[in-house]
Amino acid sequence: MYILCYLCIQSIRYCFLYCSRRYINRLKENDAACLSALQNGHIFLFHRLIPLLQCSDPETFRPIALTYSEVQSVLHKCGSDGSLLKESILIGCSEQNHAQFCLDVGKSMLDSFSIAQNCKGTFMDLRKAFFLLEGAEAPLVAKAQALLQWHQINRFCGATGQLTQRNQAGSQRACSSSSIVYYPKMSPVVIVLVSDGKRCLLGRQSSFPRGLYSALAGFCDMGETLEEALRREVAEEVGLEVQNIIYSSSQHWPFPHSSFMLACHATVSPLNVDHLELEDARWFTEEEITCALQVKAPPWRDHRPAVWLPPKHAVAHRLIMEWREQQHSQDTE
Ligand SMILES: NC(=O)c1ccc[n+]([C@@H]2O[C@H](COP(=O)([O-])OP(=O)(O)OC[C@H]3O[C@@H](n4cnc5c(N)ncnc54)[C@H](O)[C@@H]3O)[C@@H](O)[C@H]2O)c1
Ligand SMILES: [Mg+2]
Repeated sequence: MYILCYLCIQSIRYCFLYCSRRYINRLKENDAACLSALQNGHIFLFHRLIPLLQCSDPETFRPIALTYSEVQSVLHKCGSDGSLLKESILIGCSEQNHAQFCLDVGKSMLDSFSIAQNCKGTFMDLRKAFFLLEGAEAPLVAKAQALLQWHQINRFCGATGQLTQRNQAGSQRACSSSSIVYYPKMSPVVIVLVSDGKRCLLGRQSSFPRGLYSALAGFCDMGETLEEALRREVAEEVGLEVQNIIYSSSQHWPFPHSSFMLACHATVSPLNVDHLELEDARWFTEEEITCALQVKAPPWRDHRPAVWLPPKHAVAHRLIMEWREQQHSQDTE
């Protein structure tokens, strides 16, 4: 019975996710549908990128979901005609199937204090609010702020210098002269918790609030893989070589501009062979490698030497060759 209930809940959840994703996608592609969804949707207000929150108890804050008519009435009370509402940006869909939008009222020169008072809320810096928001709501507010910020700093086409036009959902901006379509961007960042088996390594930047320590992080360079960026960052930041990179999870991080955080664990332990994964691992000299490279692969079963290496087209072979070349050039220097 318990399992049946669990399966029912899971399939309802799956149905909801599936439908809401399709719905959001439709709103991104259809301006008229998006405008009508806005009139029936929920809107989260910001003032110059600062979210409007409501204190539910002294420790917990929640973003305030206002209806279209509620925002219209607040804007009227504060002396605006309400045309600003069309600038709302689509951010998601609630479990009750209401499209969710965000709107920055800072542009209208409206007084943030009177807006907050009319909404019975308070505008609170997102860096502070991040620690006080509920789990599921923090990513939504972060996404909203990041999208608002992206629109603010991508008003012009990089190729023509012309103003770009957004679609109704705010999921893209296009330049009519160059036909370039711009989409909201995140910069990939690796973040790694390095461990020696017993301890983990944390660091802090001088810009961090006093006492704050975090895992090592760094922006990926153009063309780098996650692993390359991770090794480079750790080597750069603490002079260690990491092993055993294990992917953990990913996250959108809005500060200071949108980053796509790829989180991993890694170790810096000495050679420690996992005999479930590997039968053996050991050090090889250059002579042993040269000898092994002379074996024609694949050697016949009956004539297998003690050591042989992957074939030419395997990247492992390439790595071995490169290493050997390096040894040679060091010898001749
Ligand atoms: N979510 C988390 O738990 C968490 C924890 C730590 C850091 N972070 C974030 O990770 C990000 C990267 O960390 P870091 O500051 O140590 O990186 P970093 O070590 O790469 O150093 C930052 C420097 O990298 C350069 N840089 C290269 N590409 C850049 C780009 N696309 N955008 C901005 N700067 C770029 C700049 O010179 C900048 O000063 C930061 O935005 C930080 O907020 C998130
Ligand atoms: Mg760093």
